[in-house]
Amino acid sequence: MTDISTINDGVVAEGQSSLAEGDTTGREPVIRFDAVTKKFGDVTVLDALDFEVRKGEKVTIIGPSGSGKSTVLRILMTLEQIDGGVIHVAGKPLWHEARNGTLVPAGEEHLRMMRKEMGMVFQQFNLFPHMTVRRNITEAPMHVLGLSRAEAVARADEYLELVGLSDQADKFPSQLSGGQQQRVAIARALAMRPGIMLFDEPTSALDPELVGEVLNVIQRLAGEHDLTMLLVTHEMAFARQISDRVCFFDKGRIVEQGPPEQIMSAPREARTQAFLSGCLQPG
Ligand SMILES: Nc1ncnc2c1ncn2[C@@H]1O[C@H](COP(=O)(O)OP(=O)(O)OP(=O)(O)O)[C@@H](O)[C@H]1O
Repeated sequence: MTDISTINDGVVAEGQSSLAEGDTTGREPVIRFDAVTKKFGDVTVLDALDFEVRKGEKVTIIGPSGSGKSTVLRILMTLEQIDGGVIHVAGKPLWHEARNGTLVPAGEEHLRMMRKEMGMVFQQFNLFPHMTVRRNITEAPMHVLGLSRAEAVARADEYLELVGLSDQADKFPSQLSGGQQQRVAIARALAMRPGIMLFDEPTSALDPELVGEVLNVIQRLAGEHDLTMLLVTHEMAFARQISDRVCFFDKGRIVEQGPPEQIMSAPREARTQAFLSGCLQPG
């Protein structure tokens, strides 16, 4: 098995080094939302959201459908713009650039640089259907990071081993099960060696018998001290197991957050209690 301590080597680790200046704890915020607002038409999806994730922290966002959970991740991946507030990732503004001492909207080059800080795993695996598994993983390291083919292949094989799919490298996505495809998607994101991994309901498109193999891989990653993880999931038992902190979202705000045992077993807020008791009901 590959040692996952290599995940934070390379490009992103360098990008984060400036952040670590003066910090001896290794727990500085690596994601910070300050009063972030996001609207779709007249609907306010994120409402002046303040939110922080510290380096190496494993944070799970739970909450009712439509509460804005996926929007947080999509904004981080620069797939959705924000309407107000500021976000910092690895010490740098995400949607803005500093120019002459003021923050102005970021240009495409800045956004491209910032995207390298993060890897995202989607509900639908989003693999390139016409490429083999290995090629799915080598594309971005070659074209975005400038690795040679040989380097990218070596890296792809390393992460395929990590997700237990070394024997599937030459297959096409359609020849794999959903669980295997999602594990390839995880390997593909890791191959960019991001410091932050975002998971958007990574098991909700899977048949129940395939959920475990994907959760096992994510759980193994959660053991990696330096990797920051932000997950949206409906898998409450899993969230409880792997998270340092659980955030309960409702209507675009954090209603309550804390260690998983406190949020899951002794929630203080009525809305959290109602949500969690609904999750435990059959069906
Ligand atoms: N591109 C979009 N255009 C318009 N409305 C959108 C768009 N994306 C999300 N929304 C709306 O924003 C709200 C929040 O969506 P989001 O996907 O973040 O919720 P969620 O908490 O992740 O929900 P779920 O658990 O159902 O995935 C929802 O009301 C959704 O319909």
